[in-house]
Amino acid sequence: MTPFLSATSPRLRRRMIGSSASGLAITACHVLQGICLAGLVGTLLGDTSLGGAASPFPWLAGFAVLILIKGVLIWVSEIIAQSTAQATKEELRQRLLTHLIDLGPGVTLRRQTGDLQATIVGGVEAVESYYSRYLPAIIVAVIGCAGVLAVLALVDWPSALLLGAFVVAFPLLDRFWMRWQMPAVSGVFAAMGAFGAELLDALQGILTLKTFNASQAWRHRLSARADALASESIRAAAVTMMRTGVTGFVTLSGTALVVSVDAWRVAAGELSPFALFLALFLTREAFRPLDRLEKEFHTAWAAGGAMQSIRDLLALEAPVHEPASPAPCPHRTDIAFDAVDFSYDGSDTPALSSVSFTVRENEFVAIVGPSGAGKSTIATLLPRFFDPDRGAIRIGGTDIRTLSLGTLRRLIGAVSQDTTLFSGTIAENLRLANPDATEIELRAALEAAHLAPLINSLPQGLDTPLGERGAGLSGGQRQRLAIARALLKDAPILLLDEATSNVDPASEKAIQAAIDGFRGRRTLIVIAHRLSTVAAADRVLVFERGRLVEAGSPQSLAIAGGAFARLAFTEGDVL
Ligand SMILES: Nc1ncnc2c1ncn2[C@@H]1O[C@H](COP(=O)(O)OP(=O)(O)OP(=O)(O)O)[C@@H](O)[C@H]1O
Repeated sequence: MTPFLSATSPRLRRRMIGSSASGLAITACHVLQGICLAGLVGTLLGDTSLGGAASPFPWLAGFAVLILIKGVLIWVSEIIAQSTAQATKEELRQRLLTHLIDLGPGVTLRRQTGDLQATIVGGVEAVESYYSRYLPAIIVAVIGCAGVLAVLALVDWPSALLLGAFVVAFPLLDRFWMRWQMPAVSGVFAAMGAFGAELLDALQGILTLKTFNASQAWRHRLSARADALASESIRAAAVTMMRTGVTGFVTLSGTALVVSVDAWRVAAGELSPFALFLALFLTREAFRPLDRLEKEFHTAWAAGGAMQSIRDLLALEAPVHEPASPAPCPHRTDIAFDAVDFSYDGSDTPALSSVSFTVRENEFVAIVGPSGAGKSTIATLLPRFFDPDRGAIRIGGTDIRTLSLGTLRRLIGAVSQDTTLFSGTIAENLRLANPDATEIELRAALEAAHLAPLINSLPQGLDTPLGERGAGLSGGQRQRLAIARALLKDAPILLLDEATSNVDPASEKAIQAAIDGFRGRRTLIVIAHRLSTVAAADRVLVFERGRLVEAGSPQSLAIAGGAFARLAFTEGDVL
């Protein structure tokens, strides 16, 4: 696992250095405390190697002062760890969100939103302690252990050498053990993922499960997943406990050997009691950073999977790129699709094949066709969420690939199949399209979308708060609010994808009236599901299996008895 954030973030690097420095200062305190204790015991035993310092009080005073300093350092270290954690989360989320926004909706269309959310929320949480705890713990372990051994070597190098062998063996054995046992432990992550996914499905689909009386069966599935998770967790816990046994064995045997050898040397008159006690206390201090590293290891472990998904997301290439030198904004808004071919990534069937058509400026064109015919794909290509594989799309004669994305998207107001309204007031939702819009402009847009009477009847009017995804409004009202928002953008091209699908007749009438209101004033493309919408259009384009099979006025197509007539006949009022 390679860290990928520290190299790009000086702020985070500074915090990690601070965290490591405070960890090392704590280790230094421990070492000095060990020296004080050894000095204290040596003095009490009348050790002559201490230069005849008869009083134990300086050692005692030093020990007490060090306890105070260590307390402050532990507090500082915790504060730095917390602030590193916050900085990591902020930094990573900012990088991910900026990247995601640069990637554009093409990527969110291709990936599951749940996946993205898990990476940005849960993944970042898992990775945070890698930076705030694990990496500093590695630095403290390496430098701290070397420092402890160096201090011991100054007093007695054979003890340092013997202890050094165990200090090196500790992480090597730990690593070997974990590699060996990894397959037994990794199952817990898969089991946790499976349980989480199943639970999320059940919560999101609770209404469907109840409707189909399937909640009992789902409960059995969930409890089977929970059982699997429990047994994997017990297996993982057994491995982890045995791991603690392995490292504990190294620590204890190292301590026992160093102390026994040194005691024997003291008895033989080769070593002073002070050196013996110093070796005893420093042995504890040499293993302390390694113990901490072992405890933090599980955070790095949990971060492993999350880091991979974050790295994958950061490595994603945007499906469209800004032109190097953008063309000026076109003066006209006629649209031309010229021999456009397009397939979605990973799909063998083309979504659009050799599609050519034009829409005149301020013309009202309806696009119809059976499900999967490619209608929404047209609405996806026009604002350049993807580029065609072949062919070109032009607005006012300019290839849209030569326009900056900002210029292009300012030309288009869109209402999609899946209207997104956000938590916030009605006014806030409207102002997404135009943050500077005045209240008069908001009301005019609502009027044009035939929503003004409803909003005026609400006690809080424009300041009425909406729940998540526009909760509090009916489907039709949400669509009309989305139309009002698109109008507020005042874009010359208006793209309505299935605006009247799944709405009540009253809403449909209101939407219809709204569409009629901007006929001849905007270039209007409506992906239509209703005959009533189609009948009002200047022209209808009929698609089947990604190809344009018919085009003409609704009346002429109805008489021609071709694809449009068949569609109208089979679908009745609803196309
Ligand atoms: N994000 C996607 N990834 C892969 N294939 C897709 C994607 N979106 C659409 N398709 C495929 O492209 C083809 C055209 O889909 P499109 O959504 O444009 O049809 P549509 O006419 O709008 O259908 P509907 O009326 O059901 O919305 C279909 O075969 C569909 O399965």
